[in-house]
Amino acid sequence: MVGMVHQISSGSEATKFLSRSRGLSFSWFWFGESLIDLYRAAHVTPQIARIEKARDSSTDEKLEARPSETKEPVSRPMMRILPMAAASSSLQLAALRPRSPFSSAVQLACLDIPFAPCRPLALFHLGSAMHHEQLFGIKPFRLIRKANGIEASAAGNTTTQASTTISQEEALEWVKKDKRRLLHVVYHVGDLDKTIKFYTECLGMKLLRKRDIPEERYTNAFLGYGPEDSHFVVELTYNYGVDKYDIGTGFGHFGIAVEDVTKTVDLIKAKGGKVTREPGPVNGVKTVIAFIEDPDGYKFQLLERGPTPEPLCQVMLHVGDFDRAINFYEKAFGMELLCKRDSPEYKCTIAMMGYGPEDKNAVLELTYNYGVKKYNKGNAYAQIAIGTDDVYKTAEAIKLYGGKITREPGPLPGINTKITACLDPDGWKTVFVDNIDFAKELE
Ligand SMILES: C[C@@H](O)C(=O)SC[C@H](NC(=O)CC[C@H](N)C(=O)O)C(=O)NCC(=O)O
Repeated sequence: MVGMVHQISSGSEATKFLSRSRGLSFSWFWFGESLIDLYRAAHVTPQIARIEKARDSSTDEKLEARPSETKEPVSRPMMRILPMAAASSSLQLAALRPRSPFSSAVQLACLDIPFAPCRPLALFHLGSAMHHEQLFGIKPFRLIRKANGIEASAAGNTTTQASTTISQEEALEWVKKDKRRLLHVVYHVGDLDKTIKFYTECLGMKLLRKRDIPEERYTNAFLGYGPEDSHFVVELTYNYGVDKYDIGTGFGHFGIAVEDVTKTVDLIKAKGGKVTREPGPVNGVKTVIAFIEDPDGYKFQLLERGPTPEPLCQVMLHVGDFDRAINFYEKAFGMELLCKRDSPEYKCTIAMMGYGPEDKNAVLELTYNYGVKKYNKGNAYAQIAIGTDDVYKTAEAIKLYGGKITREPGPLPGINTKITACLDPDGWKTVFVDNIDFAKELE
């Protein structure tokens, strides 16, 4: 069976065969599923229960940093009870899930051929104590560089072998079509209540939600100017007992659009806030700005603008190679270069990158200071989270364009939200979060 899947999934013959089989395959699929139901009643559910039990008792099962978490991972056993219906849908998903995010041939091998539904059963027979998604052969692909593209092969899964080649162009095409949005920016604070007070009273943000994870000794607070399902927000992380962080020199500032910078600055002063640059126009452009600092020393640039749906409008990070950074965010992340400005008076070049116009969407501002190639990142600022429709394809595209995956795509233990994390060429971290899973988290 495994051999057949491999044969079918590698080559153009496979595509021809699979297209011929398409008409019949759907009914075979459902027929196969009823076989699965019978099989599951006898074997699969107990097997899943055994696997879950083994995982629960495993001491080295660590919770990886969530999109929202950057602190050291702490053990959190996975607890998931699969009722019959859930087990059934897992099996359907296993059959429907593409083997390689970009490979239609491999996808069809799982989706359309008559014997596809039986494949998970064959894997169960092997009796390996793997996560059920791995059992179904959806372990992410590891990439091997080739001259004209990337050969992707099943990594670490001894039960399946499949390979395909994807090109940078194919990846780019998908990335550009993916449904992406900046979700939140994550950073550490030393006193959550103090920061919440400052953001709500001085910056006009709302406290959207708070969650305490005592077993991992941290609390998160989400604040912003609108609900998380449609707005870019800040996610503050307070680690129990840590009241100081090093902001470093790499992080620049957060941008907040306000209708009257002077009024906002006056309010901040009245509340005892720190103003580091008085309101006034920026050299070369007419925009009135000011700089303030929050209780931890994070800089906020206040930008005078008309009413906007997204007042939390920028995250500025310094980069050491301007063109390399722009190219990465365009290709690997599918961002648009919204504007590029050289400011000899400030000895810097700035690029605004994002998923839509600056007046309606939060953007990433990349700043290159002439001659400065390296920055200290400190340990305060953490990452931006971006929504995607497919973390697996996202990770492949990032690898193709030179990003470093720091967390392979897949569901997080315990909550099942699928994420992948990566570093850009300057070492800035981004986490991509599955759009549907994220929406479920917010329910
Ligand atoms: C509106 C947009 O163009 C700006 O915000 S420019 C503001 C300007 N930025 C820089 O100088 C960036 C380089 C700087 N060396 C850094 O690393 O942050 C700025 O901050 N101007 C200061 C001022 O007082 O206007």
